[in-house]
Amino acid sequence: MFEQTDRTEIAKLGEFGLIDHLTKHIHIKNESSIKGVGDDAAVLDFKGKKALISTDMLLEGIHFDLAFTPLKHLGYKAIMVNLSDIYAMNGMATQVTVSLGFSSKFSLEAIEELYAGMLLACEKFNVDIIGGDTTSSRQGLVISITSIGYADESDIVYRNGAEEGDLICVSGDLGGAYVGLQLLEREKQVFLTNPNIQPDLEGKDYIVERQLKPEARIDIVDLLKKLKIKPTSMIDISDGLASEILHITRQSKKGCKIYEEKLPIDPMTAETALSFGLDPTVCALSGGEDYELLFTIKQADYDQMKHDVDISIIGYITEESAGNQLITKAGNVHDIKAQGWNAFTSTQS
Ligand SMILES: Nc1ncnc2c1ncn2[C@@H]1O[C@H](COP(=O)(O)OP(=O)(O)O)[C@@H](O)[C@H]1O
Ligand SMILES: Cc1ncc(C[n+]2csc(CCOP(=O)(O)OP(=O)(O)O)c2C)c(N)n1
Ligand SMILES: [Mg+2]
Repeated sequence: MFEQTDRTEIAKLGEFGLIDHLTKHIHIKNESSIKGVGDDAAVLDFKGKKALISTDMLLEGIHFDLAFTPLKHLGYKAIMVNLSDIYAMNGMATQVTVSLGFSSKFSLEAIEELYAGMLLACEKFNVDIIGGDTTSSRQGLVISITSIGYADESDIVYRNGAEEGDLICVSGDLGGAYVGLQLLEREKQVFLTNPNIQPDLEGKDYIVERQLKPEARIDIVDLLKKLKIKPTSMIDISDGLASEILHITRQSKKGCKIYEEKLPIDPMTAETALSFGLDPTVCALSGGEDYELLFTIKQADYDQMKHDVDISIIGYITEESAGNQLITKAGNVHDIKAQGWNAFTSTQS
């Protein structure tokens, strides 16, 4: 759906020429980045803080479809999904390494677009690209990013700290990225059937952006700090709320009660889900890729938190033997199952 104009073969530059070309505009922003691109390893100094490291891969056909994903957006998203994991530890992200594998179908201009999205995300979130790897692949684009950050030991929030009675909170709204994907996939099918029909995404900007250009919630980490609230547990929502809350309760050896009516769902998400014959609640629970933060707080912190319109309190933590329950709008009780997105069982690839 997106056309490419100029085309320079990467073979013209070679591997080192390409690396030079892509990295020459990197200016180190963080004091902790002692040595970035250019040597056998980067050198970092967190001066007494704890280092946080996380890594995630994105593979063409599994995590993204280039038929409807502009490369600049893809670069931006690849950085976001990785920074999100550092924020989910209640830390600050400061560095990333970026490793790329691509076939000769990608021109220099295409890789530049991808990198431009990554640089934009790094600029906005004050993160340094400090290294990576560049190689060729037989087919398909492979992106592997490692994110690095820091936190004071006493600020780090794990998945396993939820206590009975804690309130379960989620930032932003859920299900939009999944419904956005359904929309893009439908338009792709329409385009494949008749290339003269232009994609009809009018009025759907919000959910399309939720899929193509997610924003990691650094602002929530800042807010928690400002309110002097340390969550008892936290995780980012990549696979879907249901799957993530089960990670928290399993690791904390607790149960939970979540209320369907409390789930934050944007009206456009709900309306578009229904037009696809999908239940908005199921999209919110199992859609994935929202990159919101799911966390638990002590009840004593409720008064501080309740005024923030961007955080919803969706339930509370129970004892383990009570299980993981969803209370529907009709008052029925269901067990929460991990029906989140799973790369090995997904039929979407
Ligand atoms: N191949 C692997 N080798 C070692 N550890 C892994 C591997 N794959 C995943 N992990 C680890 O398993 C844990 C869960 O991974 P994952 O579900 O991908 O988390 P997230 O959703 O935060 O990316 C993380 O600690 C991750 O580092
Ligand atoms: C072509 C395509 N297929 C499927 C999806 C949906 N999808 C891709 S990644 C993902 C969830 C997160 O992926 P994972 O590799 O499990 O990340 P992690 O949990 O390790 O952060 C989802 C729902 C998509 N965006 N595009
Ligand atoms: Mg992962």
